[in-house]
Formats: sequence, structure tokens, C-alpha cells
Amino acid sequence: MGEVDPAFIQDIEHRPKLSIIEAEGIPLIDLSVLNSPDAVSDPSSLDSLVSEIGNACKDWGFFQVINHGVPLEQRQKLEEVSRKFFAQPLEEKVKIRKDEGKVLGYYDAEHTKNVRDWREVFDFTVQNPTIVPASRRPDDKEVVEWQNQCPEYPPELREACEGYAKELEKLCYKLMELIALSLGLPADRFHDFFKDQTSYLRLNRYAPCPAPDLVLGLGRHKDSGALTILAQDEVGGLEVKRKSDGEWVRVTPTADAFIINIGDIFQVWSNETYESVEHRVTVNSERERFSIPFFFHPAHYTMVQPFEELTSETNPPRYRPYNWGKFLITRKGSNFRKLDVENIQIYHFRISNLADRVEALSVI
Ligand SMILES: O=C(O)CCC(=O)C(=O)O
Ligand SMILES: [Fe+2]
Repeated sequence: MGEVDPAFIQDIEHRPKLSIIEAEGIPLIDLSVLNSPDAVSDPSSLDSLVSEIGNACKDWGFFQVINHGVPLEQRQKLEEVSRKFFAQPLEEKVKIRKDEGKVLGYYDAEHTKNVRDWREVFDFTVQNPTIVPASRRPDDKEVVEWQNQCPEYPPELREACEGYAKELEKLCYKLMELIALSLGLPADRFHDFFKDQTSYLRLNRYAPCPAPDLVLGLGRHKDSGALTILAQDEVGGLEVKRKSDGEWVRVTPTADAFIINIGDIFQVWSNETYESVEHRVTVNSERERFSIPFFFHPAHYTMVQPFEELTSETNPPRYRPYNWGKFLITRKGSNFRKLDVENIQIYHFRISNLADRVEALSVI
């Protein structure tokens, strides 16, 4: 253990296993129907795609997509920029380091559940500036602006991030339409929540690690937003907690595929028809790994609560409404440094008692 700072060491029960289970069963979904004239002439091809998406959301909370319509060059451009940025000496990267005032930019000391992650990150929001609440206090209505911080090198970083984010946003809308249809809702049911979105993209670098059996690149967590679209490179390391048996299984890299997962917001909106699934990242002693998640998040003023159409007297709401912006900034604060308190989670808003759930039905 001598070579690794104890801040990185996971408790025994959370350390990676030596034997890796490859996740054969994670659905690989072909989206080509969306870009083909068949969808109009043969609605059954769209219906079968919708049910594939619905099953994947229900059984796994994770799936991969191919023929998604995002140009490969756009992704390759950003992957190249990411490598160039992280290859610089630390003193260059820390010029745009995040701190408590500047939430976006470079950071090398993220914590997940109060254990340090073996990775460095660069965060960039889709809207610049992005409007968020000024404080966590529920009664404080003041807002502030998050501004992107871009490095001097590589100079093409801003443009590469913007171009990629635009493409991924289009993919998010398509996926949300399919998810809405799979829940029996109108295709555009979720769109309005994203007009003043707080989405961001993150460049991740996981360096080779001398103790890959003791640490994690990213500790177990669920994504708190609506959807995440992840581009991982060919090294691999993402593990998903399989719903059927709770085993950690590896998501095998597939060239030019994106990995999609349902975040906590969809769990709440769907009143748990779909669930946000735990995942983590392992590291290895030989190869560095790069990944790029895109976190699709609604406007800060969104009150997240189960949809009325998806609740009933026999299925009353399982969550009390919560303010997305307050949740986001609270979570950001806890990733930033080690805290004495438990991180904010959606189960803090969960209603477990049936009588209270029926009562909540009357307020949504
Ligand atoms: O790097 C990865 O493969 C996953 C990243 C992730 O899960 C996250 O940033 O929330
Ligand atoms: Fe994640």
C-alpha cells in the first residue's frame, strides 16, 4: 500500500474483484431506424425499438447504442483534444483548477462517498453561462452564473467541446422521445424541462495505478441527472451493478458505441418504473484510460417529482418533490472535498410509508 495515499484506499467490501465478469447481457441497441425512411412507412420498426429501449431501461438501467447519428469525427476530435490537454504538466492544468468559487475546469482530487477517486477531470457546461442557485438554503432564491474556464492549450478545446455537446444534445432528445414512448407518454413530454439546461460534459483521465486492487478510478455511485451518455475508449474499466444478482459486471468497449444510463431524475419521474443503477470504474497498472460522459440535466428551477400520468391510487408517488438546482449544487460541493456528512441522495426524498404516499398523490 506504501505507494498510494491512504485517501484513495477503498474499504474492503468496495475493492475491485480480481476476476472480471464481462457483461454479455447489456443490450446493444441499433438506432438506425430513427434515421431511415422505414420508420414512417413501417411503424412497427419504431415500436420494436421503443420496446427494446423500455426493456433495457427496466432490466439494466444501462444500454449501448450504435448507428446513433453522432459523427465519428466529432468524437475523435474531442478525444484527441482531451489527450493533449491531460498530457500537459500539472502546473499548466492547475491554471484552470476548480475551487469553491469556480465550479468548472480542471480537478484532480474528486471524492466519491468520501474516498478519493484515481482520476483527473475537466468539466465544461453546455450553456455558458449556466444559471444555478446561489446557495443550498431552500429559502434563498438568488442565482449565480457558472462560467466555463478553458485552457490556453490546446486552443481548439472550446470548439471541440461545443461541437460535441451539440451533437450529444440531439441524441439525448431522441433517446428521451423513445423513453417517453416506452412509458406510454407523448414523445415530447420531457422536452420543456431542458430549455435552460444545466447539462455538462466531462473529460476523464484515469492514470495507470500501482495498486489497482485497492483503489477505484471512480467509486460506486448513481448519476443524479436525467440521462448520461458515455464515450469510453478501448481500455475498459466501467462496471455496472447487475440488477438481477447485484454482481459487478464490466461493460465491454464497443467501437463507436455510446453507453447510455438512466439517472436518478428518470427514476423519480417514472415513479421507479425505471431505476438509476450503481456503477464504478476500476483502474489498471499498465494503461491510462480516457472517457467522456455527457450529463443531461434539466433547468435549475425544475421541481423533480413523479409524473402524474405515471401515478395512481394503486401506485402513489414514491418521492416528495425536490428542487434540481439545490440538489445539483449540494452534490457538487460534496464531490469537491471530503465532508463529515453523508452526500445528498434521492432516497432522502423517498416516501416509504403508504399513507404518506397516498397523501402526496393529492399535491402533484
Ligand atoms: O469513466 C467512466 O467510464 C464512467 C464515468 C461516470 O460514471 C461518471 O462520471 O459519472
Ligand atoms: Fe456515473
